[in-house]
Amino acid sequence: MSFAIGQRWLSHADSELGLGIIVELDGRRVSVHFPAVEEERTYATENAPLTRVKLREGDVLHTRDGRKLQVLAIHEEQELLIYEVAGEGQRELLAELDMDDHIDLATPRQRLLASQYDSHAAFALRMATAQHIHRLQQSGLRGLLGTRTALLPHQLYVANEVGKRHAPRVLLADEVGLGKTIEAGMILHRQLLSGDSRRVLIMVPESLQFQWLVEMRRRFNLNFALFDESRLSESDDGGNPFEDEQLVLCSTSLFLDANARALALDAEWDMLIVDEVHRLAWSQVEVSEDFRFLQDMAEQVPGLLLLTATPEQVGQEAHFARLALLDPERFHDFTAFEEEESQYKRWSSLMDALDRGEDVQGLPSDIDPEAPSERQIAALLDRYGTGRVLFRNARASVGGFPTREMLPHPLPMVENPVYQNLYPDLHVDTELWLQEDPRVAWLVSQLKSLRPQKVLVICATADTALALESYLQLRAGIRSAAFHEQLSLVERDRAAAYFAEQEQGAQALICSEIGGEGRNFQFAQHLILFDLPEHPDQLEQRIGRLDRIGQRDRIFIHVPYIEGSAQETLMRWYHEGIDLFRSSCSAGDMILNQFRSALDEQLRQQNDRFDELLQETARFTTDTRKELSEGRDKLLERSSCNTEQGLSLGEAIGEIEDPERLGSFLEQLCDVTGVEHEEHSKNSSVLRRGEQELLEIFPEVPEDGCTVTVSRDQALQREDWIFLGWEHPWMENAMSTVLGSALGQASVGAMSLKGVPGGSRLYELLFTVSLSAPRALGLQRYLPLAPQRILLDANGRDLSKLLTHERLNERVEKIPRGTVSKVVRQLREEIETRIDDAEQHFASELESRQALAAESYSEQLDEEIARLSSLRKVNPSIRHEEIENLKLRKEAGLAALSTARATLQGVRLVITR
Ligand SMILES: Nc1ncnc2c1ncn2[C@@H]1O[C@H](COP(=O)(O)OP(=O)(O)OP(=O)(O)O)[C@@H](O)[C@H]1O
Repeated sequence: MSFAIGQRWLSHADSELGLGIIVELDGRRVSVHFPAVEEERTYATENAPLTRVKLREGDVLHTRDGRKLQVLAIHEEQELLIYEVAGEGQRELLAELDMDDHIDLATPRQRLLASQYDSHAAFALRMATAQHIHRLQQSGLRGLLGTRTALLPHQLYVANEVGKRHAPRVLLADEVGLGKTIEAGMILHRQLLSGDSRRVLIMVPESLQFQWLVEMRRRFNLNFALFDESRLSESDDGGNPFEDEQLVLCSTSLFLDANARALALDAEWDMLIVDEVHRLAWSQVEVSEDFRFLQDMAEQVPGLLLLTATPEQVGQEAHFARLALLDPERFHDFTAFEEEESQYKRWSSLMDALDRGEDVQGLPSDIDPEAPSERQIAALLDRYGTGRVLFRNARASVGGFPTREMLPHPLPMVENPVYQNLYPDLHVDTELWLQEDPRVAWLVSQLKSLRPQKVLVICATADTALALESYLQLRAGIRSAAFHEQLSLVERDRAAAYFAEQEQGAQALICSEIGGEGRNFQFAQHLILFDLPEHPDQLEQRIGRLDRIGQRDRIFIHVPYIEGSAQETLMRWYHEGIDLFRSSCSAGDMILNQFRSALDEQLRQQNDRFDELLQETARFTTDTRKELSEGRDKLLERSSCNTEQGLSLGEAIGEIEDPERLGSFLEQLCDVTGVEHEEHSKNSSVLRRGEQELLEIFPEVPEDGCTVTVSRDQALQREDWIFLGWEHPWMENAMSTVLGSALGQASVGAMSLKGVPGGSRLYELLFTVSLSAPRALGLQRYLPLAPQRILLDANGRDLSKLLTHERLNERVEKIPRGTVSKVVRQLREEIETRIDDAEQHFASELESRQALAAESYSEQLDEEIARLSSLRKVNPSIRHEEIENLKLRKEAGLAALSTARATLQGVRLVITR
């Protein structure tokens, strides 16, 4: 050891002392001052437990004044080191004396050379963590793991297709109750975990705010901040309150206020999600304020998910307007769009032929005839079919829904002609109406006879719901609750919760139309349609409250009506004309448009043309359904779900989640870091904070512990347990804490190895890849950060295949601390050389991986560029700059890919006995 005054050394016997400075030398003794603890120690120069601290190029130097600077070059002057570092905008020279006294040895190399090593278990944990992170990343299922949801193929397909897109823009239009909220949650989860999105705004009707908040939290561990007017008026620093939170949920009605709109537009978002988007009114004559706001947001926010079960509820043009928000390049001309629809059947049969591997005629000229058939089909769907932005799964193709039974309840006519109306209660004094309308008395007796079964009652207006509920409650002694727009949000949620309560809850929930959208009431089997809505899609929405995922039993739809009234007319038109009570229909708007005036005439006064209307409607419905099922719906089915793929995604998720593997990793994590754990039952355990934790991996574990499960099935049954899946924030945090810490970065041990002389050295090294690129480029998916392990002997021979990491783990033993520092000191040069070798080896391997990544990245962008160029031929609004932008993006991505670096994560030195 050669000492000089002013050099920085570290005591490997006592690293708590921090970084020392040699202050005195007298030949046989060396004195070191440790400023961090204000102590001075004197050692014999021969065997001082000291390690010289020498940073290397690329290391980070911590200065006394708290800066972290990268070392660019190292110079030596009179045995003292001078570091050339990257200062602010310029190079700076720093003497080693300027280094921070509280040393944090940041690299495995530094730690090994300073004999700052950890147990083999810690090294193995580090290795396992890096490998799991990579396994999860590489699975292509990021974001779909660890959510508290059943693995339903149609949802997985959509979530996977959309979630992997960069800044996805889609309309999720599955029929009612198929789980659009869950699909949106999965897509969002995936985007958040991949880093593609960070700032997200969800806009939902006021009545659905709480439901969304809860679903996001309990199924995806996403904590959204609920914003209302009062939250908007308080900002920490007078800035934009939307900027205070990353995940914001609010009611669409918040944006009736111009200031709220301005603030939302002013904030930066990565993704916007809008539920029940058909409610934002659009018409050719008048675009509502809130739709205009949506247009402004859509132009600004890269990711956009619009949700509606009834996309055509307010007409084809409004549907088109929403598609245009998502993909203005593709949907720019409504007339052309209508014309396209007439060609759907043709394209559908062309795709079928491609599927069958036939040689097809009539492929459009912009579709590459040489491309593989699945690429041709995707391009056809996108450019000529329903587009790549629309996803609509149908109940019929998803399957598994219970049957619906329609029970009409005719009631005698009342003398007063008002009762001929669809909604007589709007025309009579409430008190009188409650007494006169036979449906009220019928409702009371029906509820009594259905007791104790839960019954959802839906009527058109809040006033009707209010009157009925108080009547049932006060005069008929029926436990009920009301749910309508005149109640506050809290009151509404309280009512829904009261209804959901099994034992003590309300038997009936009386809702206005707002209870007919989005809400989950599948625990009930009886639906009473106290009156009927005027649009078939609204009826579909109402029935969808019960007939949705999670409904296990047959559902009964009761329809009371006054004989001879408009109520009967409408009921028969829905029932006999469209068969809507028993099966869902995606052509509701089209059918209504076709017969609107004839139906209105019959609703005013039924006449002898009614039977004809019923027959015509039935015929039209059958024809339209057939037409759609061969054209549009078939295309939609093709683009919205591939059940086979959905099923195999589910299987792949099951395999990767593997509760057994997760359970043993959790045990390893807890054992090494010192978190207490105790088995609760198969796949579940109780976690408690340890008294002496080496690392704080689970800071959120409460004082008195918590029960966690590693199984998705168990998590679905036990909502009170934490589903500690691979992607749970605790698990993600634990894994990144392990890799971000020094734990397990260096380890030293001994083992006997047959045929290998004692005193031989083995170096086991682990590398990961780091890439610093703007996240908007979405490059991570092209260059997964695969960890690489290599095992070298003292001469640099690669023994990785001969001796696996697992075998080494089993056989390696501890060496006494004193011996380690002696050995490390002697081997200093060899250690450095082997690490250098391995670094070079991985740098060149990384190069080939970068080349592969660049290839697939280019391919993807070239396809985008080709798509846009082809669309530009038919859509003049696509600007040349948009194509140029994509080209620039491609260049930027390729440049960023080339900056990837291999990082040494851990090194283990093993000496043979
Ligand atoms: N994968 C799943 N696992 C468990 N529960 C699910 C799953 N998908 C949906 N559900 C449940 O099914 C119900 C319907 O889901 P969701 O509310 O997302 O449907 P939706 O398509 O948005 O319905 P609507 O058209 O009525 O708005 C909800 O109670 C939801 O929690």
